[in-house]
Amino acid sequence: MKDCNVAVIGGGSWGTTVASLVSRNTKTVIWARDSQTVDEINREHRNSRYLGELPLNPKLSATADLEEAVANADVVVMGVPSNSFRSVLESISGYLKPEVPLVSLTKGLEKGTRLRMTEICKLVAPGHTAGVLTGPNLAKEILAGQAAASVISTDNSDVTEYLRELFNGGLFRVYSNRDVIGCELGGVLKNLIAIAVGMGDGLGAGDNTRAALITRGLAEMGRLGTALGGEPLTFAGLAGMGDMIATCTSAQSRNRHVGVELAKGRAIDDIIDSMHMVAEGVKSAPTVIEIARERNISMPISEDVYKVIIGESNAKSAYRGLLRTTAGAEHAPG
Ligand SMILES: NC(=O)C1=CN([C@@H]2O[C@H](COP(=O)(O)OP(=O)(O)OC[C@H]3O[C@@H](n4cnc5c(N)ncnc54)[C@H](O)[C@@H]3O)[C@@H](O)[C@H]2O)C=CC1
Ligand SMILES: O=C(CO)COP(=O)(O)O
Repeated sequence: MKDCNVAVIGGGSWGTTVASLVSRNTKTVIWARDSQTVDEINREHRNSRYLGELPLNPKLSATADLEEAVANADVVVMGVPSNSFRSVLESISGYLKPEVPLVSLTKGLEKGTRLRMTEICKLVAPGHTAGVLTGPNLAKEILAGQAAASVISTDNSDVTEYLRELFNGGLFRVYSNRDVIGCELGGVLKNLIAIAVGMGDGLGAGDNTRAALITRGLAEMGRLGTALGGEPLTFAGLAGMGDMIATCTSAQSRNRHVGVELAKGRAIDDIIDSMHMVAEGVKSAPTVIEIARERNISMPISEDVYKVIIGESNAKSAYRGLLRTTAGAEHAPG
């Protein structure tokens, strides 16, 4: 275990944080496309564009050469956003050693195909075990050394346990979960609810409103997530409720930030253009709503978020719409 080589692909906030954490346990290299980021990690042990002055583990090395990063790796961790996941994986697949597990950090669905990231792994790199590391994991806090918990899930229990030990360490506690589908979908669906909460907070809504959005958002997550094959308990755990709470209540969340800015009446393109980090919920919303509508699954909060994002509604009307939503049985199906 301690002699294994890990390659983390993607030099943004979360890829860098995970790479720094894992480098405490084993030899780790991070690949970033930006040579300035690579130099800064190697020379100053920082990634200031994404993580400010927070120090990285000095043992972590960086490279801008994909082959160098991947060819010797025993585990490959994918930390790029969902819209780049397939193309980046395609460009490394020829360098992978046989049977190297692939771990996704990504909380999105592929546009068009609607695939989860581990499904893309199976298509692009057949024969490799594919898994996901997910949970309430805001990057900066974790890099700063605050306690946090996460979940690792693959469809091979031996590989899952191996990866769990690889990522676990210090105040970063990693649990295992057999439900890959639920773990991935929890991370996708909470982003839309975080945008809704951001809109509510931006409009001055109260703590009860936030709690209602989070809880009813969790019901939406459970309905769609179980329809797509996830297990109900997963949505009550770290990958579901845990991540929902962290993302919906944190000023660090980029998705919640999008909602706060939408509440000011700003256009979505303007908000995205002014951010240098990804807000996956904006990209996933059309896919999530397509699936929900096709399957006749009621997701009123996510629907409202989608309508605001595509310009069919605005934050104020969405908020009034929430009050119009018919209240029925709390645990009604669909
Ligand atoms: N930041 C966080 O706290 C957490 C983020 N995540 C998820 O991790 C994934 C990555 O997010 P972050 O690292 O936060 O994003 P970020 O916006 O901080 O960084 C994204 C990184 O991907 C790189 N990238 C984008 N397209 C690329 C391409 N075509 N080729 C090479 N590199 C490319 C960018 O250069 C950047 O280094 C997202 O799906 C996010 O939802 C999951 C847990 C926590
Ligand atoms: O997934 C996250 C925390 O678990 C990060 O959320 P944001 O992408 O909204 O910042």
